[in-house]
Parts: sequence; C-alpha cells; structure tokens
Amino acid sequence: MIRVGQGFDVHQLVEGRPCIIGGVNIPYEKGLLGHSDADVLLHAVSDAILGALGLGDIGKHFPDNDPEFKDADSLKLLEHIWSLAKERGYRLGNIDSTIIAQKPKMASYIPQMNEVIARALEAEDPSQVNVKATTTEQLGFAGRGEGIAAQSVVCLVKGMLSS
Ligand SMILES: Nc1ccn([C@@H]2O[C@H](COP(=O)(O)O)[C@@H](O)[C@H]2O)c(=O)n1
Ligand SMILES: C[C@@]1(CO)OP(=O)(O)OP(=O)(O)OC[C@H]1O
Repeated sequence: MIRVGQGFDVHQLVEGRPCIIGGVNIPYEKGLLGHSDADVLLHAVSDAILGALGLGDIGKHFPDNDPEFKDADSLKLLEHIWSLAKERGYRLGNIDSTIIAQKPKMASYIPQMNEVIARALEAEDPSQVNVKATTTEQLGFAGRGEGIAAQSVVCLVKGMLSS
C-alpha cells in the first residue's frame, strides 16, 4: 500500500533566535520564532508524514500551548512521528521538500539537512530524501525576509512493493 501526504509551515524571522532549518543551525542575523525551536522544514516534513497516516497535524500531537514543548527540538518531535509510521508498518518511499526563503542561502547546508531527514526516517538510500530551496524573487513575506516557509510531500510504503 502507498500513502501520500503533504505538509506546509511558516515561521517568522526575528532577531535573537537561532536559525534552525532541517536540523541544521544556520549562521544568520535572524532566527525563526516559535513555541518550539521553530524548525520550519522539520515541521513541514512532520505534517506530511502525519497527513499520509491520516493522523492530523503537528499541533494536534504537540500543542503550542503545552510547556512540555517550549523550545522543543523538532528532530525529537519528528522521530516520535516517525515511530507512529513504523508502528503502522510503513517505511519511507521518498520525501521531497522545498524551503522558501529569500535569505539565508541554503545551498551549502542542504546536504546536511538531507542526512538529518534520511537518518530520522531510516532511508535505505540517499535518493529517497530531497531538499530544495527557492527565493520568491523578493515578493511577499518570504521575499521581504519577514519569514521562511517550507513544504514537503512524502510517499510512505507498506508491504512488498519494490522501490
Ligand atoms: N534561500 C535560498 C534560495 C535559493 N537557493 C538556491 O538558489 C537557486 C535559485 O533560487 P531562485 O529562487 O532564484 O530560483 C535555487 O534553485 C537554490 O538552489 C538557496 O540556496 N537558498
Ligand atoms: C511545534 C509546535 C509545538 O511546540 O510549536 P511551534 O514551534 O510554534 O510550531 P508550529 O508549526 O507553529 O506548530 C506546531 C506546534 O504545536
């Protein structure tokens, strides 16, 4: 059986916060604001997996008014969500994500993001995980540098399908 899910998230860029995206702490003059560490990419990945499983969204599992998740490490949240997929017999087919940010430049950090996601989702082959980045050509909130968005599409596989 194959299940597909998509995730989308946005966090505001502010001074005095770390810029953690895809589990990578990126040196930048601003960082992402949120109840957790605000890792916009791992939140989109998490929501895509929850969507594929029909299990709602990240806020349902980790409410943003629960002190337990204040400054939470989003990689730990993703690992928990992945355990829900495994419990149900799913493994990763592939996952493709896009970071939407005018700045900072993501390219040199993307290999590390791919590794973080591949490890968390127990990918058997690096080609199962792909992270991309785009600007919005200075248009909209991302283009003005007010925030960063990420979207993700995942395919989960159960059973004897060949990859
Ligand atoms: N924050 C970003 C945005 C983009 N990139 C890389 O630059 C390429 C060109 O971006 P456009 O928005 O002009 O299409 C894009 O394909 C990415 O490789 C980036 O590294 N960081
Ligand atoms: C991750 C959670 C929980 O700490 O908080 P935020 O970091 O604010 O992230 P968001 O994507 O707005 O929603 C999910 C939350 O419940």
